[in-house]
Amino acid sequence: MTRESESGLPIEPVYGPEALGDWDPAEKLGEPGGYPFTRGVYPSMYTGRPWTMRQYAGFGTASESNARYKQLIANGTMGLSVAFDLPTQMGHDSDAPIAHGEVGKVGVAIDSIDDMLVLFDGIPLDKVSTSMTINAPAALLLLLYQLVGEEQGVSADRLTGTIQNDVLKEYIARGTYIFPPKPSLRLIADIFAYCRAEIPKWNTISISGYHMAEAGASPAQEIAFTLADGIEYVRTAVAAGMDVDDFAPRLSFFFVSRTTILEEVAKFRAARRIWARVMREEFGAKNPKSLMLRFHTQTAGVQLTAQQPEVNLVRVAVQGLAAVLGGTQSLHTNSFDEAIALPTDKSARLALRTQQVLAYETDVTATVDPFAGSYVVEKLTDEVEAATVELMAKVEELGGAVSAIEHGFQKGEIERNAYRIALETDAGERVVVGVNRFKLDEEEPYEPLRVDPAIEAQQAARLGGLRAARDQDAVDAALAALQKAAAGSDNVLYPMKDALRARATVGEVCNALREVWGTYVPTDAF
Ligand SMILES: C[C@H](C(=O)O)C(=O)SCCNC(=O)CCNC(=O)[C@H](O)C(C)(C)COP(=O)(O)OP(=O)(O)OC[C@H]1O[C@@H](n2cnc3c(N)ncnc32)[C@H](O)[C@@H]1OP(=O)(O)O
Repeated sequence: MTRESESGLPIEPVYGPEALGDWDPAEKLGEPGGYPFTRGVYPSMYTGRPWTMRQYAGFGTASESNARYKQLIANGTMGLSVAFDLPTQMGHDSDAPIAHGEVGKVGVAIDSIDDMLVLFDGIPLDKVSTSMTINAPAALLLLLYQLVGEEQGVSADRLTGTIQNDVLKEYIARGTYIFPPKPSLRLIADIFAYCRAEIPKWNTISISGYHMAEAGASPAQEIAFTLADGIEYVRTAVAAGMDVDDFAPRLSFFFVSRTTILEEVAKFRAARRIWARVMREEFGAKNPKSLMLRFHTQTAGVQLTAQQPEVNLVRVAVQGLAAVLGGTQSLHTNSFDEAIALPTDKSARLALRTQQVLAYETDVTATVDPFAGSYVVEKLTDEVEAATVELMAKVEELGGAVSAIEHGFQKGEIERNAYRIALETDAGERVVVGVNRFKLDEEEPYEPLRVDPAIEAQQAARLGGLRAARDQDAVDAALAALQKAAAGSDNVLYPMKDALRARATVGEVCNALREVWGTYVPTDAF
């Protein structure tokens, strides 16, 4: 009767005290808010402050997205989370030939400071924290945000938010990389140093396992490869001359939450424990904040179904519950129609309401780490930890995260697991309600939200106007200064900010860097 968990660990029908053997709560748990942070990063957790309800959103033009953000804020969202379209994520302007057909589709199109000003129009940046899912061009969007703050009279030291800025997982699972690993890591170290000096409350990176999970990673793979990426970033910054306690408190993480509640709770607890140990033992971090794994969670998009889409409301509630029981700092609950298209206003509101029910109608927020001491969850926490540590050791044997990526290791492991899941689903061994069991003879029609294709022409016209009106000599000089810094060792963010202020576009800044750093071509083993 033993079942296998998503990481391939046994789940027994019954657990008792013997399952934990000589398990020592002082060593394994500590106090909430104390080493090894198994029970959460803050002493009072949600009894002191609920997690941040942060719904990922953005589509079409800056003004459409601005309207959606205002709606989310009116509905009670506590932080913003910006989705950019693919051309922005790849550092191309909306009028670049390669952008054709993608403008405004999976997120908002941002070409320049002009768009960014519209995106945050009427949203006071000193009152809201903003996450931006942007990776290779993360520095640009951060600087544009800072420039908007300057326009609003909000000084940089009051800005709060996060850039995803995690390029290593782009090579592994997500795909929006531009530059090769070496200059990418250097750019990330420049961002750490810049934020330390200029925007001290900014979370400089969101080291992400979510996309690996979407690509098929098991929970143990998800946290092992994510923490290994984290280690690579810490090593890079230390090698660039930074003290670990100068940047580690502003590292943050991003994980998935699946419907398998018990293992997910164990996963979050194990991840906190491993990170605290690595930071203390390998990097000698002294500041307790450097040891704290703070993370955002998104409910598992990959588990949503296009069939009987309303069933996704139930899945999302279960997944959100797992994230909360696991001690997340920030949460996005997916909308039920996301397997079909972008969420409508109504489905986006329902997704947020799901979090509000969890926070204000259940009792799971009344006490910290409610699963502590549960035989099964403590046992699974130990086992997920052991499986993760073993996988991290394999990454180390290959020379660390970058070298393992170049060997195709993480991608290969994830793809093998994805294949296993697909086979199990096809064979009906893995039940997916509405897909391989409990199907309807005929699905009810559903009218999804569609992005207007005219947006591309509108953005191109805006860009034409911008290029005609700006001081081109100032732009050229600023881009030349940026290229000089990129070719040398000065922090590139200072000249980059000058270029963006002079209204250089996202595509122009990225092209200037492409000329110096080149672009990454994957060595695909599969
Ligand atoms: C799939 C899709 C895709 O495109 O592929 C994506 O990638 S979407 C990806 C979307 N990604 C995201 O949205 C990432 C979101 N990430 C974040 O917001 C951050 O990185 C985060 C995980 C650290 C969460 O930051 P946050 O500001 O929301 O929450 P924090 O935990 O930092 O809390 C805010 C402040 O309240 C304080 N605080 C919180 N709780 C407590 C408590 N119980 N007691 C005392 N203080 C507390 C914190 O110390 C902090 O203050 P102080 O700062 O002063 O200490």
